[in-house]
Amino acid sequence: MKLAMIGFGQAGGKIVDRFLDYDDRTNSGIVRAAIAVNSAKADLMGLENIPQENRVLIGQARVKGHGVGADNELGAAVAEEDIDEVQNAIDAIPTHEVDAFLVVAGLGGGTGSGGAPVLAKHLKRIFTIPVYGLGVLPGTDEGGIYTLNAARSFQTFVHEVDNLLVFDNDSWRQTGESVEGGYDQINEEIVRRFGILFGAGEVGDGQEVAESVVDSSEIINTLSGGGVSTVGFASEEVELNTGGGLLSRFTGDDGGSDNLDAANTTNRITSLVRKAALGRLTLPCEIEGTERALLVLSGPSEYLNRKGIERGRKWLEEETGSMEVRGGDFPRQEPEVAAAILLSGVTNVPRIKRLQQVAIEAQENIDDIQQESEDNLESLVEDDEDELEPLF
Ligand SMILES: Nc1nc2c(ncn2[C@@H]2O[C@H](COP(=O)(O)OP(=O)(O)OP(=O)(O)O)[C@@H](O)[C@H]2O)c(=O)[nH]1
Repeated sequence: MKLAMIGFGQAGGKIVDRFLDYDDRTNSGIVRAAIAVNSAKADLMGLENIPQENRVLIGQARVKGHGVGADNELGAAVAEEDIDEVQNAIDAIPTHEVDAFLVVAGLGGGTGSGGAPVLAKHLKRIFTIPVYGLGVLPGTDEGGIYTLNAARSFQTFVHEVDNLLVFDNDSWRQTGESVEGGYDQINEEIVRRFGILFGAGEVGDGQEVAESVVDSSEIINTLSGGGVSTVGFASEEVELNTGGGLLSRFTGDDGGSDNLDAANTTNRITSLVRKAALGRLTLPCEIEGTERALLVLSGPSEYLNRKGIERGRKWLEEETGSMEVRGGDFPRQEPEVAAAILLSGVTNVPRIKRLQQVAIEAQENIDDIQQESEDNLESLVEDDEDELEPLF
């Protein structure tokens, strides 16, 4: 699947920059165009792979290239005001060669959390191809303003995009990795998981064609219907068949089920699928109740077989209760077999419920504060009237 990626804010820009690097390393061919948008000049300068002409500085008139300082209303305002600057960069990319847009942003800061939903809305108005979001939730230890920004931005972003893929920094911190120190690792995890999914249907020069291809329409169908998505992943190292012929015996041309090696291959795939679905998801949730899913098995073709994928797909249907589980293989000459699972339209997500609660409480607080200040104002006026009375 070919994507036009737009990174909004610091986290968004860094992740898209990393996707370009991944694309280059793995010859995946998924990033057809990459743009970074930010209100902080230094963040744009720190990028390594996104071409200079695709780095768009917004809000100069207001914040002079210094960022919006986690003020997401200001982030949204500067995005609205300078949307033409972003559009100019988009005009220069061959959008007719692109299957979808992916707008990437950290939802805890100001620029990305405020600007990404504004851009998504703009893109949907102009283009007919899908517009997806990749939203990064902040660590819960980052402080109230980040949580509040994320709560607000999430609500708007999910509404503006065709599907919101979510990565929760917090779920990685909880296992002992610090968020601040670990962005490099976290970003690598993000591009690997989403890279395998989006790369599944792209066949580069000299690459093998899959036995059961996952083309871009299957990814689009899995994401259609909107809502929130999460991605599971598991991998296992294997030896590459470089000597020729040895591993081809593993599955055999007949692919017969009584062949022990074929059975091993099938078992390896089904256990990887379970690990991927029940292990750490990009956004932790209950997988039961997922509306649609897509399973991609990648690795050297001699380690992939249709039977294993079919079993994994069936198991996912049972676990999720979804009747729309798609699956396919993605042959790659890498020394690992990996299962990537896209769970789309997940509903039972404790982290999102907590975020929504925060947004509601903040709203109530705002109402209380407003009510309090109105009461104060009235009593002041009354006091004033009391004081004024004797004068008249
Ligand atoms: N996964 C990941 N998250 C990041 C990274 N950098 C920042 N974040 C997260 O993104 C949030 C902050 O968003 P940024 O992108 O830094 O902020 P911004 O959109 O540039 O907005 P301002 O700095 O307020 O102008 C934080 O809550 C972090 O959790 C990164 O490289 N990777």
